[in-house]
Amino acid sequence: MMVSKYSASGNDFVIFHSEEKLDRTELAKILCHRQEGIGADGLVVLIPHEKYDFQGNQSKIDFEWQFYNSDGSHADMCGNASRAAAHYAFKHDLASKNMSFLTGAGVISATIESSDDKKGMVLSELTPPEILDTEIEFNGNSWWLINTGVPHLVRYMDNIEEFDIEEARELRYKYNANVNIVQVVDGNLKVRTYERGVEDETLACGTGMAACFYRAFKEGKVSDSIEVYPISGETLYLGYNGETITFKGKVKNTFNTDWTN
Ligand SMILES: N[C@@H](CCC[C@H](N)C(=O)O)C(=O)O
Repeated sequence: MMVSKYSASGNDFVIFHSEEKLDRTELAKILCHRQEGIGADGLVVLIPHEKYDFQGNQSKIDFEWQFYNSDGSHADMCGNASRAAAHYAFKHDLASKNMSFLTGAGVISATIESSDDKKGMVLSELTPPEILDTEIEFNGNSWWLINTGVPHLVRYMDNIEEFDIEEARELRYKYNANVNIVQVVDGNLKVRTYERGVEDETLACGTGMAACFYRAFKEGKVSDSIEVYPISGETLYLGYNGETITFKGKVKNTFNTDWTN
């Protein structure tokens, strides 16, 4: 089976496509294992939408995806993987440069601005964000819970170097959510995320950056079009049009390999 390895702003994924919709929980754990597998934060499998084929005949939906975290858990959405999956789909002739596909959170649209393998540029339009709670107090700090496809806790910090991973882990289980801290810097944002399903901090999390942006925008700390810096050191470009968040950044197809179980 041919599989592709991708990095989308530091969040990394194994991606392949298949005609079959199967439970790939165990495969996700094997492929994503850092020592015994390929190693990744998540697995994405592109499959034909149940009613339509990969060419998108008669449909606005080009395909459907299955997304698994590295521990094999399913997640409804992954912002960075949506950009990597779009690059993969375009490269494998599964969709054109403007595409839409079905995720657990709903239909996502993506646009390939550059399909270069090492410095591709892809924009995704996420499902509309939803604020679930603005009154969570924990250890004297104010957290918001926001769904940007998956749930994210967000709080501000003056210095994101001081991210307390143990506290993040506690909150992750208490609220069954990903946990983000955000620092406002000259109208832009620095973000760090503890990811559910990876059970550690990752180098970048798209829906996490979107949740941080949404809170900061709602509280008047940033404009509707900003840059966001995850700890991978990359730059993401986020925008809010009053309904949905768009999210653009680099995508790298790091390598492709034949994998046998
Ligand atoms: N890294 C992703 C989010 C992946 C899902 C998350 N770990 C969850 O289980 O909620 C992103 O880029 O959005």
